[in-house]
Amino acid sequence: MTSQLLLQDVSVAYGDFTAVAGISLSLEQGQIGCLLGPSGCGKTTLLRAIAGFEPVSAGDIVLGGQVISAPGILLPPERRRVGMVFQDFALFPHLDVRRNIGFGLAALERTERRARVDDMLALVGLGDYAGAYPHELSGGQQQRVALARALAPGPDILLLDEPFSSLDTELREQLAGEVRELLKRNGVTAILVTHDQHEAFAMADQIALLRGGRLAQVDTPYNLYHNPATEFVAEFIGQGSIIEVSVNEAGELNDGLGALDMVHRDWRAGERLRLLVRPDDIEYDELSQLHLPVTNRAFRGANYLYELRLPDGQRVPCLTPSHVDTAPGLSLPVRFNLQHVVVFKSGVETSGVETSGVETSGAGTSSGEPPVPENPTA
Ligand SMILES: Nc1ncnc2c1ncn2[C@@H]1O[C@H](COP(=O)(O)OP(=O)(O)OP(=O)(O)O)[C@@H](O)[C@H]1O
Repeated sequence: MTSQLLLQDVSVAYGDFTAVAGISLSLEQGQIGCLLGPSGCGKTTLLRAIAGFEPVSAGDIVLGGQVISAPGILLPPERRRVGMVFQDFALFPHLDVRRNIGFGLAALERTERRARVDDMLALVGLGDYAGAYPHELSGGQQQRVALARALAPGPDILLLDEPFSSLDTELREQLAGEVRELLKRNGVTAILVTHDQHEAFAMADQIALLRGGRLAQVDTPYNLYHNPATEFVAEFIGQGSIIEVSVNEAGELNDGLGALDMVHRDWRAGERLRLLVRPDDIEYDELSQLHLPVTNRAFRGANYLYELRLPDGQRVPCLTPSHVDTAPGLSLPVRFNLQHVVVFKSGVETSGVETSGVETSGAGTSSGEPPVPENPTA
């Protein structure tokens, strides 16, 4: 299968400053990709390069089989078959929904244009709002108008720049799921830019996680979460702690924390390892001999997210059903479930990812939620 969008070793520079470098990505027709990463990692720069607003300083971008960007080649944005949805939707306030959606269809004959807009209104479920003005619509409805407007000319790819960030947090994930369904139903190829991993998970087939202008990992949401290539990826995606442990010949960890799977053994006895511990890797087990003091906890409705202290002082998260009700200061009997735990060698990043040194704040640390909020009584 040929790629609908192909980025080959793409770099983009602002003057002497290389903002992104060595980016290779490919999306099949109908696939949804995501550029994810901390602030300043280069997501917008890449999206703008795909849209044709920034030239590439190296590599090339191929859309629908045509080279649209390469050093010395820059097909202008209006000649790229690219649809864009912006953070603030950028609707025309003085035009009603019908005319907003029909804006990019001037080349079509009147009845054809009307039919196309009707199709788009039906697609996004806004048939009853054709005569409404943007200010009369909810945020979610405005977002659907922006989507319909971007899709109306039948672009080869849809670019979504933080499309949910001006909406309520609760709405975001729901809308991301709905937009995904709509794009999938219509076989639309799309790229989403976000710094919110929940949005990325809810929408994308494939996520490119960027760090300091470089690719940290390109993978499915499942693999990014379960098989992070580096500690940076592990910390950026999902919740969890990385703890230092030592392991003996039988795979047993210090302090009775459990045993590693011997099948995938690639450690030496006595070696210090760094383990990625996700909240669901530590299970409540009232028969367990291992009791760990609770340092913090957060009530999540159906469950509690605990923070527990290991004998050597390191902290780990633990998810339990919410009827397991143990106050900070008391101890929780738990069992480490280490079958699928991710092991990093101490002090070594496990993949050859380079960092360009152009990273700004937030990079290299987790931008996800902390394991649990500070608890003043702890
Ligand atoms: N027009 C510009 N001129 C010079 N440097 C720029 C320009 N635009 C962006 N940069 C720099 O390029 C790097 C990447 O910026 P970019 O906006 O692509 O990051 P981002 O991942 O989209 O960040 P955010 O999530 O904060 O929007 C940053 O270091 C930024 O300061």
